[in-house]
Amino acid sequence: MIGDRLMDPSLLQAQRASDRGVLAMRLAITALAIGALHTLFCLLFFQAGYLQLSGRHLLQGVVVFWGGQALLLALFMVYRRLQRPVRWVAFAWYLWILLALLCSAYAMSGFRLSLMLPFFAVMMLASFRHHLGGLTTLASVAVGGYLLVVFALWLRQGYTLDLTLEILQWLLFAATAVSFVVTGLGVSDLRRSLTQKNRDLGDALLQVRDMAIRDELTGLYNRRHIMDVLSQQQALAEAGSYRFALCFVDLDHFKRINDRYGHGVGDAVLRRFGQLARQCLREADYIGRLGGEEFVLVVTQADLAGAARLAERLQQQFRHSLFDDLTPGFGPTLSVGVAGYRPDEALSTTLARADACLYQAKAQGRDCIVTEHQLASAS
Ligand SMILES: Nc1nc2c(ncn2[C@@H]2O[C@H](COP(=O)(O)OP(=O)(O)OP(=O)(O)O)[C@@H](O)[C@H]2O)c(=O)[nH]1
Repeated sequence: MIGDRLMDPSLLQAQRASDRGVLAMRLAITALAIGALHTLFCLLFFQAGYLQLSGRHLLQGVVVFWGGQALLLALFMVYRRLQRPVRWVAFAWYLWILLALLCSAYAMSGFRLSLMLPFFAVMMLASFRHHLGGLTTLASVAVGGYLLVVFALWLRQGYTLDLTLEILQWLLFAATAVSFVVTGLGVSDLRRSLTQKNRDLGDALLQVRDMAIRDELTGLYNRRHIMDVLSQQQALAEAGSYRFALCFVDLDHFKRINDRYGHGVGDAVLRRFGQLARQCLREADYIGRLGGEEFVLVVTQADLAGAARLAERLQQQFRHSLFDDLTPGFGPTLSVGVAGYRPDEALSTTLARADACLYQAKAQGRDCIVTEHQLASAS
């Protein structure tokens, strides 16, 4: 069945939420990995004697950095659990990593730019969630922060600092950061348009699904879908103490309306019936158009009496509803046949019983309800 193959709206929403969840988790794992890589290289540089700080200070730095990482991860998870946007937690996380990079660059004795390289991984990561504002802010903080590092080093080391080399490194860093902003914007645009296209595709899929299961004129379920519904109801009934009943509903002398007022008015009457029926039904019930002026109600968790009461209500409302285009007294009435599903029987048997009841209602003069009990006691 086409309806089965197309995605259910709730499934589609769940899929979208799960995609967002996967992306968020990937972001957290990458942020942790960048932090771990940076810590590892700090330790290696320290071991090789390129970090100008004591082992105690290094240890303190590592503890503070990972304390912050743990805090941000916890915050991130809480936001995810509360289903709140993690955008700003992620941004704070990028800034935290950036601060660690700048501190370690300050402590490096030589080619300090090497410890700033993970910043570009951060920029790539940020381009998945942030656009122009976020990316330029990150790049500005990095470039400005690096300049401050050079300035602080110059204050500390004075003429012993090779200022030309430091400024050249800073310029290289700034130029690369700008190029990453531009590239990041491209990635961000691409992601946005892909997300939008996916959303449109999902919406189109929902529309197609709706078209596949609904009757175009009345908006009620079509025969194919209502048969699927019946199969599900049958499965429920076979699984336990669950009952459901069917009402076959047919508009009386509908041909006369068509003949007298034209098909347009006939269509309007069918649509009106659809609206009324939907208002009468409980949330859990179903109604479908079998074809022409024939409809079926699937009354869930109900016995014959319950289904007959529902049919009566619908009949009353339809009888008293006003049809602007019809002469008073010429409004159609409803004939209804009611049958309940019996365990272990084929659906076609239940349908045939409901049909026989409807036939009897027509034979009795129309505008009435016949249940299978009445039919059995009459014969
Ligand atoms: N306007 C309109 N008419 C339709 C549609 N589908 C079927 N019909 C008409 O519905 C009428 C059904 O006529 P019949 O089967 O004789 O039924 P009836 O006139 O209601 O008579 P009883 O059912 O015996 O009370 C036919 O004239 C069909 O052309 C539709 O989508 N729109």
